[in-house]
Amino acid sequence: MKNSAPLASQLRDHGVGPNTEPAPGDAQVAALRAVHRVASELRRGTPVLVRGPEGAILVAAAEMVSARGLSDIATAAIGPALLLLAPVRAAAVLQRPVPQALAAANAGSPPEMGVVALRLPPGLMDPAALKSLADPTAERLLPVEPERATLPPHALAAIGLAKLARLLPALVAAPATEAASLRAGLLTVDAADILSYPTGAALTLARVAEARVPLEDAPEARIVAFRAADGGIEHLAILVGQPEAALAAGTAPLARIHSECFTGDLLGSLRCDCGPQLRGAIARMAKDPAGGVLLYLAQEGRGIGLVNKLRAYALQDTGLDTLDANRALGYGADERNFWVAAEMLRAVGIPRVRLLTNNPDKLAGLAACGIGVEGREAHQFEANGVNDAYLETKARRFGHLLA
Ligand SMILES: Nc1nc2c(ncn2[C@@H]2O[C@H](COP(=O)(O)OP(=O)(O)OP(=O)(O)O)[C@@H](O)[C@H]2O)c(=O)[nH]1
Ligand SMILES: [Zn+2]
Repeated sequence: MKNSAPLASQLRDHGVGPNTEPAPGDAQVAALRAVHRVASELRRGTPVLVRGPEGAILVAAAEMVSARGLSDIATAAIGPALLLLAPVRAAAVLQRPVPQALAAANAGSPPEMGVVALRLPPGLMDPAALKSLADPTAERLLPVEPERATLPPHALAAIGLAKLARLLPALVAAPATEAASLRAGLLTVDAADILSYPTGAALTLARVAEARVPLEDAPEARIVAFRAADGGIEHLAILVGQPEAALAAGTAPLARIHSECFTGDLLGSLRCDCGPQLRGAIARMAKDPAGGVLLYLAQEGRGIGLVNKLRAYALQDTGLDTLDANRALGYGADERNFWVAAEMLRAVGIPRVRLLTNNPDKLAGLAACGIGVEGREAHQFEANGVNDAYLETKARRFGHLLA
């Protein structure tokens, strides 16, 4: 299906950096598409094989797998079935703390981004039991309790794949051979390609459509749509006024990185501040002589997806805050990456900006991707009586800067 080194090393070999991207090569595009394809398989409940130099594991999403998928795993397995979970979820399932030594995480990433393996006795090889193991909002249905087990190879990459698929990061897994997996008609993916996918996909973003769209708050506005070579959902840049001309004349325009929020942006949800931040940013750019660009990114729920955000809201209604609710689901506090935003800013010719944000990670993250962040403009709105605790958590636990 693909022919050579993992995407990450190919990108490195090409010297890919902020301003030196080559056109994506066939092997890179094939790697991205392979990851996108297997993510779709997981969403359908079908097992896929994750392979690498240390061996291969068949995995299926615990929240989606069917009896047929479980029987495919049992047939192709050459070792015991396991459940892969994020450490916070594993601790909740086991009802005791999980020592860090048993959780694997990438160097430098927070411990909740790791993975833990539990042995799955036959009584738990059942779709309903697996869903209840995966989902902290589901009813607990465990005929027997799972126990800790040694991590199989590529467990971290497999959990990364479940996250890319916007599923709960909980997988049934079993070591398997490529031959047995192929006989069962299952798709295969390289672990290294999963790990390099988020950055790799951003590096292939291309402009696919644009149009003038006068807005209530900004009569002079254009929307440019971007699509990556993986086949994933598009991201949008909303250009207000003439930011390119302002930059050419020496002033960095305003910019806002806005992650989509179906509930806040479209429905006017009071749980967050996204709606006022979205409309407020556009109105502010329309008044600024340098104009601005708002990036509307398909990174709903800080990158966990709408379905998981709704689960996180259900957990918040039981007393968790926005950060701990993400962790209880097995996700990190914030799963977004800044390459998408940086690539779009470069593509619209605005590599220097004044960023509208309260989030210090956005300032540092964008700068690390090669964008000249020449200033921060506070972007804070009054609490509305419902989102008070959410805003307080962002200030206290995410380190948000107050105006
Ligand atoms: N997971 C999760 N996502 C949420 C929650 N509330 C809002 N969001 C998402 O958070 C994203 C918006 O965050 P941003 O507006 O970028 O806010 P920020 O990172 O706090 O930074 P600034 O607004 O720039 O200061 C959207 O994708 C929302 O869907 C929540 O309780 N849980
Ligand atoms: Zn929101």
